[in-house]
This record gives sequence, structure tokens and C-alpha cells, in this order.
Amino acid sequence: MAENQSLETLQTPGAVFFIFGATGDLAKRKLFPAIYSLYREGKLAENFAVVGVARRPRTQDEFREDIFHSIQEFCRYKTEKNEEFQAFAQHFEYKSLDINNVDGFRELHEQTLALEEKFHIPGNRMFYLALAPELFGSVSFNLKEGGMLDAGGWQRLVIEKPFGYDLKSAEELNEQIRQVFKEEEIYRIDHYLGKEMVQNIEVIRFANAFFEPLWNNKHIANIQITLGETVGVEERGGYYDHAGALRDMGQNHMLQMLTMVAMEPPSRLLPEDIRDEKVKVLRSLRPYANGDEVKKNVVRGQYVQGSSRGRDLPAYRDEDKVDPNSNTETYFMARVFVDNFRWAGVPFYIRTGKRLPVKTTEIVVEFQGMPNNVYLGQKHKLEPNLLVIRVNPMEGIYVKINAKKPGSESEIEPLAMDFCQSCMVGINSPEAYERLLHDAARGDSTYFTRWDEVASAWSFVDRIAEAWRQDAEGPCHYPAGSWGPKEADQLLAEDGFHWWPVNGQDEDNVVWQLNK
Ligand SMILES: NC(=O)C1=CN([C@@H]2O[C@H](COP(=O)(O)OP(=O)(O)OC[C@H]3O[C@@H](n4cnc5c(N)ncnc54)[C@H](OP(=O)(O)O)[C@@H]3O)[C@@H](O)[C@H]2O)C=CC1
Ligand SMILES: O=C1O[C@H](COP(=O)(O)O)[C@@H](O)[C@H](O)[C@H]1O
Repeated sequence: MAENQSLETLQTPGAVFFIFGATGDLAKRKLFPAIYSLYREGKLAENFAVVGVARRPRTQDEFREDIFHSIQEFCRYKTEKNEEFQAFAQHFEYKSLDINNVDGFRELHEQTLALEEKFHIPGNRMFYLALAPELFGSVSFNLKEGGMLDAGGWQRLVIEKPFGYDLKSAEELNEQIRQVFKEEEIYRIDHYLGKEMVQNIEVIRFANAFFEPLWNNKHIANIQITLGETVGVEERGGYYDHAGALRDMGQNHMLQMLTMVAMEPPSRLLPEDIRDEKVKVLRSLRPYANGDEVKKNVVRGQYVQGSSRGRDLPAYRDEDKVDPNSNTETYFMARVFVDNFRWAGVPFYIRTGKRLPVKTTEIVVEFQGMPNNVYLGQKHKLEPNLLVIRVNPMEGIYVKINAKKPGSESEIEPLAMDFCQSCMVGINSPEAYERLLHDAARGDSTYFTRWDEVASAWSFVDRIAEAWRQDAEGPCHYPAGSWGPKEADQLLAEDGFHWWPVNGQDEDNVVWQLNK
């Protein structure tokens, strides 16, 4: 490593990156743009190659044209068809094959050897599976059968979520993959772990003397994690109707954020130390004992026709490739308890949904009231202190405190101390996929989920899914463009709490909006 290079800017070693599913949505919107950003920032070694793999026929020129359009549309760096882009595109090749056909892999092997020779790549190979999970086992098997493995360098398998459909299918999948790859060669992506502010949770907690002493059930009243989306299911109705919000977001992104908030400080910042602490949280989640417990603590919803910002929005059941009688949840909210010394009795409220009013991911830590409120009887009720971590799309943190209203004799009002990171860094903050591809290529598995984390998360989620399967009532309905079923608000009200308003999209109004 060069002296002035930090780990963050360290170049990846020379390698071939295989994108299985290269004609798909994820590759187009996230992966190719991420590779281009890494290239532009000098984080990719010069001796790299990318091989796109899918069934559709493509000439090399057509494939490079696809890459160009994907970057133009979705990358934070813009490009033109100039010399610089041509030089980049020369590193890309395409291979049409069916994952289930081993002969295609043998041809891929020949193509790879030629590429490695051309770019002087020392046999390092990263296989990114941007595919439906049903194909993960076949790819692993055929990579081995087709002679693609043990090429003299390292080999890594990067797998998209969802990892399975439930614990049982995840175990089967894991077994298939583990016949070919070792656990330390498997990088299970949860792109929320690649987000700047999710990684920042760790720093906010463990690098600030005034948060960590308060980070427990003696001082925290509840924690609210919201992941709201304005989009519906778009073109992914076929997949989503089978998965639903619980499997699509709950089992992975929501529980991963919860682990980052709730974990104990690791003694060292090594990948396994952090992952050990995270899995302890997942194992401490209080399982819902039966269907009644699920009903008491979990709300599921599905959007019906509604509107947002003057635009009429269709019902979920009328979306493309969705069963018109579907009972799939597009929203879920749960009251979760982490049964350990630190968190006993503190409810974590987690919610996510499609077609909510704003696109936002926020974590709100609500602190308990003052032990002896000397301001009782004053005109204004003391508001609880809040620490809010804004993950997405605005990034930052704010702290809400009580202060004397300027100029008044005794009036107290809440005041927000706001740090808006995205206002400062703007669009140049790296995308989650950039960080994660960079990490995987450098062999850093910290922000990837280990098998025991995945399994524990499924164990927790399976009980909810099973209770829903047996419950004929189906999901509550909420109008598209609203904040979800009112039952979710009632659940907090039972505990004497309410949802804190999340930051809107109004960027001009972010800093002091709590005071309005
Ligand atoms: N899209 C997103 O925003 C996100 C996606 N994911 C996950 O990423 C994965 C991919 O998703 P997405 O890109 O949306 O899916 P798409 O359906 O858009 O793409 C699937 C890809 O798989 C290829 N494919 C399908 N069957 C075969 C086969 N038998 N042999 C070779 N290639 C095949 C398709 O190409 P062809 O038809 O040419 O063969 C296509 O390139 C999924 O696991 C999904 O859950 C996770 C988070 C977000
Ligand atoms: O994994 C997924 O995440 C996206 C939301 O990701 P974000 O980074 O845009 O917040 C979600 O739309 C999709 O359904 C899900 O599969």
C-alpha cells in the first residue's frame, strides 16, 4: 500500500469481475455505474476485466453500448463516448450462456484465460450473482464443473439478497454453495450495510463519549426505524408478489440496521468481531411465541388506490404481474424486543412500506424524560430528546434538545442541532454498491452478512410469516400515498409513544423544520 493511501482509496488487486445477470435491472442501475465510479476514482487496478453473463445474445459492441447507457442514466459521474470511455469499455466483454448448461461455462473459461492474459490478471476472480436466488446453486456447481475455479489467485462469490425464502430454503441454498465455496469466500450483500450513514452508526456510537453511556434501557425510551419508499413494485411485481415487504426488506435491511444500533461495542474493528456482535443481537430478538403474539406486535398492510402530490396511484392488486387477489404485504411494522441486559424493556419499532408519502430511511432514538422535571407546570411540556440518524436519501444526524425560547421569560421550545452530511458532500458520496464492490474485491467482509446472521434473521422472520400464512384475515389496507395502516400508530399509542415525523424531501426546510 502506498504511504499516502488509506484503506478507503486502496486499489483493488487485478481481477476479473463476472456479473451473472448482466442484462438485468440491478446490473444496469447499480453495478455498472458502481464499477465506472470506482474506475473514475482510481480505485480499480489497471489490470481488471468485467465479463457480463446472461442468456440474451449480445455482440461485444452492443454490450459496451448497454454499459454506456447504464452509466449515462444512473452513474453519479457522467461520461461521453470519448477516448476515456472507450478505454474503460475495452475492459468489458459479454458471454451469452444459460446458467444450467455447463458447456457455456467451459467456453467462459477459455474466454477468461484470454482476458487474463491480455490484461495480465493473476487469476483473481469475483463472481457477482445478480440473479434470482434459485440459480445460485447451479452457478456455483457449474463454475466448478466448467473449470472456472482455482485459477491461481483468490475467488469470491458475491450474492444478492434475498438469500432464500425462509430458513429452510436458505439452509439448502447455503449447503449447495458451500459445496463449492468456503464461508470466507462468500460475500452476501445487503446494500444497506454499504450506505454511508448505516456505517456511520458505529462511529457515532463508539467514537462519542456522550452517546455510549446513555445507549441503554436506563436512558432510552424507544427506537424507531423507518424505511419508507414512494415507489410501488414497478417492474418487479413477479418477484415482489412472492416475497412481500417482510422478506424483501424486513429479514435483511431492517434487521441489519437494528443490529448496528443495538450491538455491543466490539473489542476490535475486525470483520469477525463486528459480525460476532451483530449476530448476538439477532439471537437476542424475542421470538413471537404464537399467532396471537404476532397479531399483538406486528401489523401488515397492502396499498389500495390512492394519490400522492396530485397523482393518482393504482392499488397493489392492479400492478403489473401481481395476482389480482394477492394478500402479499407491501407494508409491515413490528414491535421488537432485544432481550439482553442493555435493551431489556426497550421497544424497537421497525416499519417499511411501498407507496408511502416520502422516500426516507431514518433511525430515531427517543430518550427518556428527566428524572425530576423542574419545569413541570410551565407553559410548554418538555419534549423528549431525540437523536435522529438520517440514512437515505438525505444523510446526516440531528439532535433535538430543549432550550429557552429566545427573548421569552420561561418558555421552553425544542431545538434541532442538525448536521446535514449530504448538503456538504452532495452527490459525490459513494453509492452503497461502490463501497461494497470495492470492499469485496479487497477481501473486506465487514459489511457483508455472515451465514449465522442470515440464519438467525430467518428464524425470527419465519414465525411472523407462518402466523400470517395461517391467518385468513390478510393485510390491512392503506391508501397509496399514506403512512400505512392506522393499526401501526395504535401499536405505539398502546406504549404511550407516537411516530416522530420523518424528514421530508424538502431540502430547503431540513435544518430547522423541527421547530416549525
Ligand atoms: N433490482 C433491484 O433493485 C434489486 C435486486 N436485487 C436482487 O438482485 C438479483 C437480480 O435482480 P434484478 O436485476 O432485478 O433481476 P432481473 O430479472 O432484472 O435480471 C435477472 C438477470 O438474470 C439473467 N438470467 C435469468 N435466467 C438466467 C439463466 N438461466 N441463465 C443466465 N442468465 C439468466 C437475466 O438475463 P437473460 O434473460 O438475458 O438471461 C437477467 O440478466 C435478484 O436476486 C434480486 O432479488 C436486490 C436488491 C435490489
Ligand atoms: O433491496 C431492496 O431495496 C430497495 C430500496 O433500496 P434503496 O437503497 O433505494 O432504499 C427496494 O426498493 C427493493 O424493493 C428491495 O429489493
